[in-house]
Amino acid sequence: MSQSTTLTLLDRRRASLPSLVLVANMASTQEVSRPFGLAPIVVGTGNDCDLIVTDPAVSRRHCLFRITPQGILVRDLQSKNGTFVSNIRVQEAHVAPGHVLQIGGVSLRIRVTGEPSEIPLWPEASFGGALGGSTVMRALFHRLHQAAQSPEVVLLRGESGTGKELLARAIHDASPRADGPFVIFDAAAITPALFEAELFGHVRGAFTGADADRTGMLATADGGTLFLDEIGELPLDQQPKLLRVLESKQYRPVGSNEWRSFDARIVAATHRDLHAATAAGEFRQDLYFRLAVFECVVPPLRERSDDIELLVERFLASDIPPRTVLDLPHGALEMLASHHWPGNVRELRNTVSRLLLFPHMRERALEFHGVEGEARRDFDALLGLSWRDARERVIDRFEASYLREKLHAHDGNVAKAATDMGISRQLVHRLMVRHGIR
Ligand SMILES: Nc1ncnc2c1ncn2[C@@H]1O[C@H](COP(=O)(O)OP(=O)(O)OP(=O)(O)O)[C@@H](O)[C@H]1O
Repeated sequence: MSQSTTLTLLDRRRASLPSLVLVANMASTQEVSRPFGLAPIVVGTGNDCDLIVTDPAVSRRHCLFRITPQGILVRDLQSKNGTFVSNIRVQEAHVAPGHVLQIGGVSLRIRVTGEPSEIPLWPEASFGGALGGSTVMRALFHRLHQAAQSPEVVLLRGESGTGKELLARAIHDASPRADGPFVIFDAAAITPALFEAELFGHVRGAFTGADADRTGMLATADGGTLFLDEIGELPLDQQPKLLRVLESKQYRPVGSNEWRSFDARIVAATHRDLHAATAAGEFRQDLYFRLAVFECVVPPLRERSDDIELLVERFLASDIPPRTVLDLPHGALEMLASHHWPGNVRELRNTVSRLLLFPHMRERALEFHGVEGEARRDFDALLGLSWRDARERVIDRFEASYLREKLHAHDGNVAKAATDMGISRQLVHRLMVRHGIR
């Protein structure tokens, strides 16, 4: 059996991935394991971990394993009691089958289970508007391109700012429906009362204020793609309605007796692990199975740091006038490469624009600061952008600054800040992740 433990590029279209499994032995002698793929394996006691262990000395998210071109990498995730390789505490190390790792009372081993498998890769470092030269992104692009050719639902899962909307558009553009409309329905932004009216439309007189027929988003997306963003936020009581429509391919506008067919391809996205949410009773399992025909995970930026330089170059080149890395302050690229990027590519893009505007504030470019003076000074730069990009940039900054002030005013108490802001705690948490506020 091959003992290879590296991710090897075979050619532009293929990589070879070793067949390995991570095995954890707990004090109770119970054994749990998880096969390696391209995505990292997070080990810890938290429900959101890929390999869940039970031990009082193990942190919620304790350490992470990943197959890289250099071998198997283990990284401690700032755990309380540390990660040990052959009794030496490590922050980051390469490990091999035969090594014994210790986290709390749990020992971890890597086992070779078979011959390496071949992974098909997208031959380019971009798919539609999304950039990514890393193996994990090119494997994702290949899958999405395949999915684009089929009429089935695609579910994109990834942290805020990882590019889910961009990828949904890329799927649409690569699909036979590219000439049709691409319509966005944001399940987190819609109130339960309006869910059906927005999605299915309504007829005149359906409810107070409905003084004319209104086309719903399903009909608007006819012949094209309907992107259901933040589908994990759809309230439980609305979920059966969506399921029924996806299964029957028919809907009824509010106030109408007439069933209508639709012809829109569905792409959905969420930052939540819906599989875990079904186990917790927060998401219907039948709807999850209907959505997860092609479930694709969009990796966070910190797991594909080899993409950072490519992204930075692109953001600089699309500035007005176009720039290059030479326009960045000295040492900026190294600083960007080593940052954790909780807000992912969105945070990287905003950081690059801050670095260009305030090159002397290199260290502070990774922090958010007061909106007023900055917005005024930024205005000329905004005028050089398209309406869409300028608006998104201003909204991003407003959200981050407003949220920071409110959290500060309530000593970091999320529940109190949420009440003050008039939004849900879940939305505050989502905004905090989006803007890298902890
Ligand atoms: N791979 C990428 N290549 C180029 N730009 C990217 C990429 N990923 C994200 N971006 C940029 O980052 C920003 C956020 O992307 P997008 O809105 O698609 O993320 P998202 O995952 O849908 O975020 P959210 O969950 O917060 O809505 C956009 O400006 C987008 O153009």
